[in-house]
Amino acid sequence: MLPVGVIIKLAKLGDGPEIFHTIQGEGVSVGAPAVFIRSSRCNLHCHWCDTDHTWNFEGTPWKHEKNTKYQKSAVTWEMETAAAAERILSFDCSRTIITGGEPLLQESAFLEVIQVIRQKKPAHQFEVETNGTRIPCPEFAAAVDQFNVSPKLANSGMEEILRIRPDALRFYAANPKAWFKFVVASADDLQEIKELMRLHDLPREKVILMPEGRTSAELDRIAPWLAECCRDCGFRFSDRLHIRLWGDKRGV
Ligand SMILES: Nc1nc2[nH]cc(C(=O)O)c2c(=O)[nH]1
Ligand code: SF4
Ligand SMILES: [Mg+2]
Repeated sequence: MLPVGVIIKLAKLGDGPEIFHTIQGEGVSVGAPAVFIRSSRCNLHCHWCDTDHTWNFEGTPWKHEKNTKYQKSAVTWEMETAAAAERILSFDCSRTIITGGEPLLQESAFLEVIQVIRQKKPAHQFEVETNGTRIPCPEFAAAVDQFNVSPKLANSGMEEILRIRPDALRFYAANPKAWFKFVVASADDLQEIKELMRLHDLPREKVILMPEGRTSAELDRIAPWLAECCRDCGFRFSDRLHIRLWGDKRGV
């Protein structure tokens, strides 16, 4: 028996939930057709976050480079997990990417979404985009096919004690489903990444570096030297393909 009926808080897009069909634009599955489901709320508040509508609400003290505060009810869509699963199933697509915000803040609700979909499509693939600060429960870890773990660096503006959780990084470092995707804004970030790898045993072959940027021009400033650095250091490089194709738009 599946416990369905729990409410999940998603980001709102237009007059519905932020659930959309596109291609994975980042990381190791880049180019794969996928349905994204965007969780509302985050435990971090990165100053360059491109999904600040999931957390930068009126009345909160968080600083963001856009300086926009959102009315919580205007950017949140609450629905039953079964309805979210049905919406995902309405697309003819075999991969779902659970993102946010930080989806692990609602892991039991997302586990229900996964279970409802798997009942109908047992081979459906699920990726989770996470900031790597929380250890998933065993059931959630077992249900997910791939974790795209994106630990935040000093360039996020977040205090280290909030963004780096050694226990969680140790869990992902030992989990074959995890890839580590770092957002790089400048050459200074590389030393920090290498230090994190050393301290938390992150496997080099699972590390992906991605340029920071919300326009093609911003990506172009970083991508060429970052790709060379990946070649020289044995990291993977990821562009942000959705930004190249569609720009900094919601729902793509
Ligand atoms: N196409 C596309 N690919 C993505 N990969 C990670 C995304 C995210 O926002 O987590 C994202 C996104 O928002 N769109
Ligand atoms: S962890 Fe991700 S979603 Fe949360 S504030 Fe940072 S960039 Fe945004
Ligand atoms: Mg995004």
